[in-house]
Amino acid sequence: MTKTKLYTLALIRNNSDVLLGMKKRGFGVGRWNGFGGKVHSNETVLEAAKRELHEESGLIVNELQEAGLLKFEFIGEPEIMEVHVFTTNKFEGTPAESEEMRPQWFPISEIPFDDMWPDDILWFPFLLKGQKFSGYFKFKGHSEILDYTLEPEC
Ligand SMILES: CCc1c(NC)nc(N)nc1N1CCCCC1
Repeated sequence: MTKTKLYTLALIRNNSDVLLGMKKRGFGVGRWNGFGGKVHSNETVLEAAKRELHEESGLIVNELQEAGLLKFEFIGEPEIMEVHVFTTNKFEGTPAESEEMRPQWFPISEIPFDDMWPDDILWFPFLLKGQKFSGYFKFKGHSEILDYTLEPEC
């Protein structure tokens, strides 16, 4: 029986910019991504999303909008990663570098997909249009998508 593990991912918008962080260590090191991580057993997914965003970027958010749901299988690994994706353009504070992440604002037209997880270029258009999405990606290693499904969810 495959085990599912819950994660969060928050993408912060500011007019035509999106905030990404360069992962400085650990899983996904060297790639730009939104802010997120594991959901602890004593918190909701939403609480985890706010906590991870603050830990990794210094930003405080009161509300996050559900943007989508992504599930990831990595060949040879028993765990399915279930990533709850959030977005908002309402935040307090200025992005600050953490031990995990170096934040940087990117114009929507200059999102560095070549230096992000390979699934991102596929679901970002839904996020940017405010269209909720649901996807499943089967990875071989950390850079090859063997197959995937991705659809808008109302
Ligand atoms: C590894 C799963 C993943 C992924 N695809 C593979 N793509 C993006 N953008 N983020 C991911 N997470 C976000 C939550 C924290 C772990 C990394």
